[in-house]
Amino acid sequence: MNKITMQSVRPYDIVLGDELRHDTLNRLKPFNFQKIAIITDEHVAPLYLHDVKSQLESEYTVVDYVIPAGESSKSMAQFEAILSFLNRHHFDRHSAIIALGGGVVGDLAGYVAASYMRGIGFVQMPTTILAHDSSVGGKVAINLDDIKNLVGHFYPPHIVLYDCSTLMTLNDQEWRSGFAEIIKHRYLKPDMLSQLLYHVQSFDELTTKDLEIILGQSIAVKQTIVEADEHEQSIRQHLNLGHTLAHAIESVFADQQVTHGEAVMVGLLFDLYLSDRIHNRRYPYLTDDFLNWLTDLGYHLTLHYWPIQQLIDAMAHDKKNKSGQITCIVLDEHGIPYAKQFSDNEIAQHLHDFTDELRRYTYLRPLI
Ligand SMILES: NC(=O)c1ccc[n+]([C@@H]2O[C@H](COP(=O)([O-])OP(=O)(O)OC[C@H]3O[C@@H](n4cnc5c(N)ncnc54)[C@H](O)[C@@H]3O)[C@@H](O)[C@H]2O)c1
Ligand SMILES: O=C(O)C(=O)C[C@@H](O)[C@H](O)[C@H](O)COP(=O)(O)O
Ligand SMILES: [Zn+2]
Repeated sequence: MNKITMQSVRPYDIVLGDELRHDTLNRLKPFNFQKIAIITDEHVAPLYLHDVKSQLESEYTVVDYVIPAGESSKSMAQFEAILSFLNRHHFDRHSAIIALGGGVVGDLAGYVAASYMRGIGFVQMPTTILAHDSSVGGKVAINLDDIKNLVGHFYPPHIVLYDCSTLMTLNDQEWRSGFAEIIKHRYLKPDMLSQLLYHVQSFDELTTKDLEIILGQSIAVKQTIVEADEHEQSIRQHLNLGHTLAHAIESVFADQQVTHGEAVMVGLLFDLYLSDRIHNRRYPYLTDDFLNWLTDLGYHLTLHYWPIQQLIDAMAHDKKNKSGQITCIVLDEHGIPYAKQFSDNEIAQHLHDFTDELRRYTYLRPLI
Protein backbone atom coordinates (compact mmCIF):
# COMPACT_ATOMS: atom_id res chain seq x y z
CA MET A 1 0.00 0.00 0.00
CA ASN A 2 1.33 3.38 -0.97
CA LYS A 3 -0.30 6.76 -0.34
CA ILE A 4 0.67 10.01 -2.02
CA THR A 5 -1.01 13.28 -1.06
CA MET A 6 -1.29 15.78 -3.85
CA GLN A 7 -1.31 19.44 -2.86
CA SER A 8 -3.89 21.17 -4.98
CA VAL A 9 -6.63 23.78 -4.83
CA ARG A 10 -8.37 20.81 -3.17
CA PRO A 11 -5.69 18.41 -1.83
CA TYR A 12 -6.36 14.71 -2.36
CA ASP A 13 -4.89 11.30 -1.68
CA ILE A 14 -3.75 8.84 -4.32
CA VAL A 15 -3.83 5.38 -2.78
CA LEU A 16 -2.19 2.44 -4.57
CA GLY A 17 -2.64 -1.14 -3.43
CA ASP A 18 -3.47 -4.69 -4.28
CA GLU A 19 -7.20 -5.56 -4.28
CA LEU A 20 -7.98 -2.01 -3.14
CA ARG A 21 -11.32 -1.99 -4.96
CA HIS A 22 -12.75 -4.21 -2.21
CA ASP A 23 -12.11 -1.40 0.27
CA THR A 24 -13.99 1.29 -1.66
CA LEU A 25 -16.80 1.62 0.88
CA ASN A 26 -14.35 2.32 3.69
CA ARG A 27 -12.29 4.76 1.66
CA LEU A 28 -15.28 6.86 0.65
CA LYS A 29 -16.78 7.20 4.17
CA PRO A 30 -15.01 10.50 5.03
CA PHE A 31 -16.65 12.27 2.10
CA ASN A 32 -20.29 11.78 3.15
CA PHE A 33 -21.54 11.42 -0.39
CA GLN A 34 -25.22 10.53 -0.54
CA LYS A 35 -25.68 9.11 -4.04
CA ILE A 36 -23.13 7.57 -6.35
CA ALA A 37 -22.98 6.97 -10.11
CA ILE A 38 -20.32 4.54 -11.24
CA ILE A 39 -19.24 5.32 -14.79
CA THR A 40 -17.33 2.56 -16.49
CA ASP A 41 -16.93 1.00 -19.93
CA GLU A 42 -18.12 -2.19 -21.57
CA HIS A 43 -14.81 -4.05 -21.02
CA VAL A 44 -14.32 -3.04 -17.40
CA ALA A 45 -17.94 -3.51 -16.30
CA PRO A 46 -17.98 -7.34 -16.50
CA LEU A 47 -14.62 -7.51 -14.69
CA TYR A 48 -14.90 -5.06 -11.79
CA LEU A 49 -18.26 -3.25 -11.60
CA HIS A 50 -19.93 -5.80 -9.35
CA ASP A 51 -17.04 -5.74 -6.82
CA VAL A 52 -17.35 -2.00 -6.39
CA LYS A 53 -21.10 -1.57 -6.72
CA SER A 54 -22.20 -4.40 -4.42
CA GLN A 55 -20.31 -3.07 -1.37
CA LEU A 56 -21.46 0.53 -1.90
CA GLU A 57 -25.12 -0.48 -2.16
CA SER A 58 -25.18 -1.23 1.56
CA GLU A 59 -24.82 2.51 2.31
CA TYR A 60 -25.64 4.52 -0.78
CA THR A 61 -28.09 4.77 -3.63
CA VAL A 62 -25.86 3.55 -6.47
CA VAL A 63 -26.49 3.65 -10.20
CA ASP A 64 -24.13 2.73 -13.02
CA TYR A 65 -23.60 3.94 -16.54
CA VAL A 66 -21.63 1.82 -19.02
CA ILE A 67 -20.10 3.54 -22.06
CA PRO A 68 -18.69 1.90 -25.20
CA ALA A 69 -14.94 1.27 -24.81
CA GLY A 70 -12.56 3.52 -26.70
CA GLU A 71 -11.60 7.08 -27.47
CA SER A 72 -14.80 7.82 -29.43
CA SER A 73 -16.67 7.90 -26.09
CA LYS A 74 -14.85 11.11 -25.12
CA SER A 75 -17.59 12.93 -27.03
CA MET A 76 -20.14 15.68 -26.56
CA ALA A 77 -22.89 13.07 -27.14
CA GLN A 78 -21.70 10.87 -24.24
CA PHE A 79 -21.14 13.92 -22.06
CA GLU A 80 -24.72 15.07 -22.63
CA ALA A 81 -26.17 11.58 -22.21
CA ILE A 82 -24.51 11.14 -18.81
CA LEU A 83 -25.59 14.60 -17.62
CA SER A 84 -29.21 13.73 -18.50
CA PHE A 85 -28.83 10.38 -16.75
CA LEU A 86 -27.71 12.14 -13.54
CA ASN A 87 -30.56 14.60 -13.80
CA ARG A 88 -33.11 11.78 -14.31
CA HIS A 89 -31.75 10.15 -11.15
CA HIS A 90 -32.03 13.43 -9.21
CA PHE A 91 -28.32 13.77 -8.51
CA ASP A 92 -27.48 16.84 -6.45
CA ARG A 93 -24.42 18.52 -4.94
CA HIS A 94 -24.12 15.79 -2.30
CA SER A 95 -23.70 13.15 -5.02
CA ALA A 96 -20.53 11.75 -6.54
CA ILE A 97 -19.26 10.06 -9.65
CA ILE A 98 -16.83 7.17 -9.58
CA ALA A 99 -14.76 6.79 -12.75
CA LEU A 100 -13.99 3.07 -12.88
CA GLY A 101 -11.76 2.43 -15.89
CA GLY A 102 -8.98 3.83 -18.00
CA GLY A 103 -8.24 7.34 -19.12
CA VAL A 104 -11.26 7.52 -21.42
CA VAL A 105 -13.67 6.85 -18.56
CA GLY A 106 -11.68 9.14 -16.22
CA ASP A 107 -11.50 12.08 -18.65
CA LEU A 108 -15.18 11.87 -19.61
CA ALA A 109 -16.57 11.15 -16.14
CA GLY A 110 -14.37 13.88 -14.68
CA TYR A 111 -15.67 16.42 -17.17
CA VAL A 112 -19.22 15.41 -16.25
CA ALA A 113 -18.41 15.70 -12.51
CA ALA A 114 -16.87 19.13 -13.08
CA SER A 115 -19.88 20.37 -15.05
CA TYR A 116 -22.98 18.92 -13.39
CA MET A 117 -24.31 21.60 -11.03
CA ARG A 118 -20.86 23.26 -11.48
CA GLY A 119 -19.12 20.40 -9.72
CA ILE A 120 -20.02 17.31 -7.69
CA GLY A 121 -17.95 14.61 -5.98
CA PHE A 122 -15.40 12.84 -8.17
CA VAL A 123 -13.56 9.61 -7.40
CA GLN A 124 -10.99 8.15 -9.76
CA MET A 125 -10.62 4.35 -9.75
CA PRO A 126 -8.09 3.80 -12.55
CA THR A 127 -7.85 0.32 -14.08
CA THR A 128 -5.15 0.84 -16.74
CA ILE A 129 -1.43 1.51 -16.45
CA LEU A 130 -1.88 4.64 -18.50
CA ALA A 131 -4.46 5.89 -16.02
CA HIS A 132 -1.75 6.34 -13.36
CA ASP A 133 -1.20 9.49 -15.42
CA SER A 134 -4.75 10.42 -16.41
CA SER A 135 -6.29 9.95 -12.94
CA VAL A 136 -3.79 12.33 -11.35
CA GLY A 137 -3.50 16.07 -11.89
CA GLY A 138 -7.10 17.03 -12.50
CA LYS A 139 -7.15 17.38 -16.30
CA VAL A 140 -10.57 16.21 -17.49
CA ALA A 141 -11.78 16.59 -21.06
CA ILE A 142 -13.61 15.39 -24.13
CA ASN A 143 -12.63 15.62 -27.79
CA LEU A 144 -14.33 17.84 -30.35
CA ASP A 145 -14.05 17.51 -34.15
CA ASP A 146 -11.43 14.78 -33.54
CA ILE A 147 -9.22 17.29 -31.73
CA LYS A 148 -7.96 15.81 -28.52
CA ASN A 149 -9.14 17.25 -25.20
CA LEU A 150 -10.36 20.46 -26.80
CA VAL A 151 -13.10 20.95 -24.21
CA GLY A 152 -12.44 20.40 -20.53
CA HIS A 153 -11.53 21.65 -17.10
CA PHE A 154 -8.98 21.32 -14.35
CA TYR A 155 -11.03 19.42 -11.79
CA PRO A 156 -9.05 17.43 -9.20
CA PRO A 157 -10.61 14.22 -7.88
CA HIS A 158 -11.57 13.89 -4.22
CA ILE A 159 -9.53 10.69 -4.04
CA VAL A 160 -7.76 8.26 -6.38
CA LEU A 161 -8.10 4.56 -5.51
CA TYR A 162 -5.68 2.60 -7.69
CA ASP A 163 -6.14 -1.15 -7.39
CA CYS A 164 -3.00 -2.48 -9.10
CA SER A 165 -4.38 -6.03 -9.27
CA THR A 166 -6.88 -4.88 -11.92
CA LEU A 167 -3.94 -4.26 -14.27
CA MET A 168 -3.38 -7.99 -14.68
CA THR A 169 -6.30 -8.25 -17.11
CA LEU A 170 -4.86 -5.67 -19.54
CA ASN A 171 -3.65 -6.87 -22.95
CA ASP A 172 -0.09 -6.32 -24.26
CA GLN A 173 -1.04 -3.27 -26.28
CA GLU A 174 -2.41 -1.53 -23.17
CA TRP A 175 0.77 -2.36 -21.23
CA ARG A 176 2.82 -0.69 -23.96
CA SER A 177 0.46 2.26 -24.04
CA GLY A 178 0.69 2.82 -20.27
CA PHE A 179 4.44 2.41 -20.11
CA ALA A 180 4.92 5.08 -22.77
CA GLU A 181 3.85 7.75 -20.26
CA ILE A 182 6.22 6.25 -17.66
CA ILE A 183 9.10 6.33 -20.15
CA LYS A 184 8.13 9.95 -20.95
CA HIS A 185 8.42 10.80 -17.23
CA ARG A 186 11.96 9.49 -17.11
CA TYR A 187 13.05 12.35 -19.41
CA LEU A 188 11.42 14.92 -17.13
CA LYS A 189 12.83 13.71 -13.78
CA PRO A 190 15.46 11.05 -14.59
CA ASP A 191 16.50 10.57 -10.95
CA MET A 192 13.02 9.83 -9.71
CA LEU A 193 12.46 6.59 -11.63
CA SER A 194 13.97 3.32 -10.51
CA GLN A 195 16.72 1.59 -12.52
CA LEU A 196 14.24 -1.27 -12.84
CA LEU A 197 12.54 0.61 -15.62
CA TYR A 198 15.78 1.13 -17.55
CA HIS A 199 16.63 -2.55 -17.58
CA VAL A 200 13.29 -4.27 -18.09
CA GLN A 201 13.40 -6.43 -21.23
CA SER A 202 9.81 -7.58 -21.22
CA PHE A 203 6.78 -6.38 -19.27
CA ASP A 204 6.09 -10.03 -18.30
CA GLU A 205 9.18 -9.89 -16.05
CA LEU A 206 7.61 -7.30 -13.76
CA THR A 207 6.04 -8.53 -10.56
CA THR A 208 3.02 -6.73 -9.11
CA LYS A 209 5.38 -5.34 -6.46
CA ASP A 210 7.73 -3.93 -9.17
CA LEU A 211 4.75 -2.46 -10.89
CA GLU A 212 3.43 -0.77 -7.76
CA ILE A 213 6.90 0.75 -7.19
CA ILE A 214 7.26 2.02 -10.75
CA LEU A 215 3.73 3.43 -10.82
CA GLY A 216 4.26 5.16 -7.47
CA GLN A 217 7.47 6.75 -8.75
CA SER A 218 5.91 7.80 -12.01
CA ILE A 219 3.00 9.41 -10.16
CA ALA A 220 5.52 11.19 -7.92
CA VAL A 221 7.19 12.72 -11.01
CA LYS A 222 3.83 14.03 -12.16
CA GLN A 223 3.06 15.22 -8.63
CA THR A 224 6.16 17.44 -8.39
CA ILE A 225 5.28 19.11 -11.69
CA VAL A 226 1.54 19.50 -11.08
CA GLU A 227 2.04 20.83 -7.56
CA ALA A 228 4.31 23.54 -8.97
CA ASP A 229 1.92 24.52 -11.76
CA GLU A 230 -1.52 22.93 -11.44
CA HIS A 231 -3.20 25.04 -14.13
CA GLU A 232 -0.46 24.78 -16.74
CA GLN A 233 0.76 28.33 -16.81
CA SER A 234 4.39 27.21 -17.17
CA ILE A 235 6.21 23.95 -16.40
CA ARG A 236 3.18 21.67 -16.52
CA GLN A 237 3.54 21.97 -20.30
CA HIS A 238 6.56 19.68 -19.96
CA LEU A 239 4.18 16.79 -19.21
CA ASN A 240 3.19 17.24 -22.83
CA LEU A 241 6.58 15.93 -24.01
CA GLY A 242 5.80 13.83 -27.10
CA HIS A 243 2.19 14.97 -27.22
CA THR A 244 2.20 17.55 -30.02
CA LEU A 245 2.79 14.87 -32.64
CA ALA A 246 0.98 12.16 -30.62
CA HIS A 247 -2.28 14.10 -30.45
CA ALA A 248 -1.97 14.90 -34.17
CA ILE A 249 -1.52 11.18 -34.97
CA GLU A 250 -4.55 10.31 -32.81
CA SER A 251 -6.53 13.00 -34.57
CA VAL A 252 -5.57 12.15 -38.16
CA PHE A 253 -5.99 8.39 -37.57
CA ALA A 254 -9.01 8.71 -35.27
CA ASP A 255 -10.79 5.81 -37.02
CA GLN A 256 -7.88 3.38 -36.56
CA GLN A 257 -7.82 2.61 -32.83
CA VAL A 258 -4.36 3.98 -32.10
CA THR A 259 -3.82 3.89 -28.35
CA HIS A 260 -2.83 7.18 -26.71
CA GLY A 261 0.40 5.80 -25.25
CA GLU A 262 1.57 4.20 -28.47
CA ALA A 263 1.06 7.52 -30.25
CA VAL A 264 2.93 9.23 -27.39
CA MET A 265 5.89 6.90 -27.94
CA VAL A 266 6.17 7.97 -31.61
CA GLY A 267 5.68 11.61 -30.56
CA LEU A 268 8.35 11.22 -27.90
CA LEU A 269 10.82 10.02 -30.55
CA PHE A 270 10.04 13.14 -32.58
CA ASP A 271 10.63 15.50 -29.63
CA LEU A 272 13.86 13.65 -28.80
CA TYR A 273 14.91 13.94 -32.45
CA LEU A 274 14.24 17.71 -32.30
CA SER A 275 16.21 17.94 -29.06
CA ASP A 276 19.21 16.16 -30.62
CA ARG A 277 19.06 18.23 -33.74
CA ILE A 278 18.49 21.68 -32.26
CA HIS A 279 21.07 21.26 -29.53
CA ASN A 280 23.51 19.25 -31.58
CA ARG A 281 24.01 16.88 -28.68
CA ARG A 282 27.23 14.93 -28.31
CA TYR A 283 25.31 11.93 -26.90
CA PRO A 284 22.07 11.88 -28.87
CA TYR A 285 18.83 10.56 -27.39
CA LEU A 286 17.85 8.69 -30.54
CA THR A 287 20.19 5.74 -30.74
CA ASP A 288 20.10 2.20 -32.04
CA ASP A 289 20.25 0.89 -28.47
CA PHE A 290 17.23 2.90 -27.40
CA LEU A 291 15.15 2.03 -30.48
CA ASN A 292 16.11 -1.65 -30.20
CA TRP A 293 15.07 -1.69 -26.56
CA LEU A 294 11.68 -0.18 -27.38
CA THR A 295 11.23 -2.56 -30.31
CA ASP A 296 12.03 -5.53 -28.06
CA LEU A 297 9.40 -4.26 -25.63
CA GLY A 298 6.95 -4.55 -28.54
CA TYR A 299 6.60 -0.90 -29.56
CA HIS A 300 5.70 0.04 -33.14
CA LEU A 301 7.65 3.22 -33.69
CA THR A 302 6.92 4.50 -37.18
CA LEU A 303 3.99 4.92 -39.56
CA HIS A 304 3.42 3.15 -42.91
CA TYR A 305 3.07 6.55 -44.47
CA TRP A 306 3.41 10.04 -43.02
CA PRO A 307 0.61 12.44 -44.03
CA ILE A 308 2.77 15.42 -43.09
CA GLN A 309 0.40 18.21 -44.12
CA GLN A 310 -2.53 16.58 -42.28
CA LEU A 311 -0.40 16.17 -39.18
CA ILE A 312 0.62 19.83 -39.32
CA ASP A 313 -3.03 20.86 -39.75
CA ALA A 314 -3.90 18.85 -36.64
CA MET A 315 -0.93 20.30 -34.70
CA ALA A 316 -2.30 23.76 -35.48
CA HIS A 317 -5.02 23.04 -32.85
CA ASP A 318 -2.60 22.14 -30.07
CA LYS A 319 -3.38 23.96 -26.82
CA LYS A 320 0.29 24.85 -26.27
CA ASN A 321 0.54 26.88 -29.49
CA LYS A 322 1.44 30.53 -29.27
CA SER A 323 1.24 33.35 -31.82
CA GLY A 324 0.11 30.92 -34.50
CA GLN A 325 3.23 28.78 -34.08
CA ILE A 326 3.32 25.08 -33.27
CA THR A 327 4.80 24.27 -29.86
CA CYS A 328 6.77 21.14 -29.01
CA ILE A 329 8.51 20.25 -25.76
CA VAL A 330 12.23 19.71 -26.32
CA LEU A 331 15.19 19.02 -24.06
CA ASP A 332 18.18 21.36 -24.05
CA GLU A 333 21.86 20.35 -23.98
CA HIS A 334 21.57 19.63 -20.25
CA GLY A 335 18.39 17.61 -20.68
CA ILE A 336 16.17 20.38 -19.28
CA PRO A 337 12.72 20.50 -20.94
CA TYR A 338 11.30 23.69 -22.43
CA ALA A 339 8.54 24.68 -24.85
CA LYS A 340 9.78 25.69 -28.28
CA GLN A 341 7.77 27.31 -31.07
CA PHE A 342 8.14 26.38 -34.74
CA SER A 343 6.69 27.77 -37.96
CA ASP A 344 4.70 25.35 -40.13
CA ASN A 345 7.60 25.23 -42.60
CA GLU A 346 10.09 24.39 -39.90
CA ILE A 347 7.88 21.61 -38.55
CA ALA A 348 7.34 20.26 -42.08
CA GLN A 349 11.09 20.14 -42.66
CA HIS A 350 11.75 18.52 -39.29
CA LEU A 351 9.04 15.91 -39.90
CA HIS A 352 10.49 15.09 -43.33
CA ASP A 353 13.97 14.68 -41.87
CA PHE A 354 12.66 12.72 -38.88
CA THR A 355 10.86 10.22 -41.10
CA ASP A 356 14.02 9.87 -43.22
CA GLU A 357 16.00 9.25 -40.04
CA LEU A 358 13.53 6.58 -38.88
CA ARG A 359 13.91 4.78 -42.23
CA ARG A 360 17.55 4.14 -41.38
CA TYR A 361 16.41 1.82 -38.61
CA THR A 362 15.05 -0.90 -40.84
CA TYR A 363 13.74 -3.00 -37.95
CA LEU A 364 11.13 -0.44 -36.86
CA ARG A 365 7.56 -1.66 -37.21
CA PRO A 366 4.71 0.63 -38.29
CA LEU A 367 1.99 1.52 -35.80
CA ILE A 368 -0.48 2.26 -38.57
N1 LIG B 1 -6.26 13.59 -18.03
C1 LIG B 1 -4.98 13.32 -18.21
O1 LIG B 1 -4.09 13.89 -17.57
C2 LIG B 1 -4.59 12.27 -19.21
C3 LIG B 1 -3.30 11.73 -19.18
C4 LIG B 1 -2.98 10.73 -20.09
C5 LIG B 1 -3.94 10.27 -20.99
N2 LIG B 1 -5.19 10.80 -20.97
C6 LIG B 1 -6.23 10.28 -21.85
O2 LIG B 1 -6.49 8.93 -21.44
C7 LIG B 1 -7.04 8.23 -22.55
C8 LIG B 1 -6.38 6.88 -22.69
O3 LIG B 1 -6.56 6.14 -21.51
P1 LIG B 1 -6.34 4.55 -21.50
O4 LIG B 1 -5.10 4.24 -22.22
O5 LIG B 1 -6.51 4.09 -20.13
O6 LIG B 1 -7.48 4.08 -22.49
P2 LIG B 1 -8.92 3.45 -22.24
O7 LIG B 1 -9.63 4.08 -21.14
O8 LIG B 1 -9.56 3.44 -23.59
O9 LIG B 1 -8.59 1.94 -21.81
C9 LIG B 1 -7.90 1.13 -22.74
C10 LIG B 1 -8.65 -0.18 -23.01
O10 LIG B 1 -8.47 -1.05 -21.90
C11 LIG B 1 -9.73 -1.51 -21.43
N3 LIG B 1 -9.56 -1.72 -19.99
C12 LIG B 1 -9.48 -0.78 -19.03
N4 LIG B 1 -9.14 -1.34 -17.86
C13 LIG B 1 -9.01 -2.66 -18.09
C14 LIG B 1 -8.63 -3.76 -17.27
N5 LIG B 1 -8.26 -3.60 -16.02
N6 LIG B 1 -8.61 -4.99 -17.83
C15 LIG B 1 -8.92 -5.15 -19.14
N7 LIG B 1 -9.25 -4.15 -19.97
C16 LIG B 1 -9.28 -2.91 -19.43
C17 LIG B 1 -10.70 -0.44 -21.82
O11 LIG B 1 -12.01 -0.96 -21.91
C18 LIG B 1 -10.16 -0.04 -23.18
O12 LIG B 1 -10.59 -0.95 -24.16
C19 LIG B 1 -6.84 9.10 -23.77
O13 LIG B 1 -8.06 9.69 -24.12
C20 LIG B 1 -5.85 10.15 -23.30
O14 LIG B 1 -6.00 11.35 -23.99
C21 LIG B 1 -5.53 11.78 -20.10
O1 LIG C 1 -1.24 16.11 -17.10
C1 LIG C 1 -0.72 16.74 -18.02
O2 LIG C 1 -0.54 17.96 -17.95
C2 LIG C 1 -0.33 16.05 -19.27
O3 LIG C 1 0.03 16.70 -20.23
C3 LIG C 1 -0.39 14.56 -19.27
C4 LIG C 1 -0.59 13.96 -20.67
O4 LIG C 1 -0.01 12.66 -20.62
C5 LIG C 1 -2.05 13.76 -21.04
O5 LIG C 1 -2.15 13.06 -22.24
C6 LIG C 1 -2.94 14.98 -21.04
O6 LIG C 1 -4.29 14.59 -21.22
C7 LIG C 1 -2.64 15.93 -22.15
O7 LIG C 1 -3.37 17.07 -21.93
P1 LIG C 1 -3.60 18.19 -23.02
O8 LIG C 1 -3.75 19.43 -22.22
O9 LIG C 1 -2.43 18.19 -23.93
O10 LIG C 1 -4.84 17.84 -23.74
ZN1 LIG D 1 -0.60 11.59 -22.38
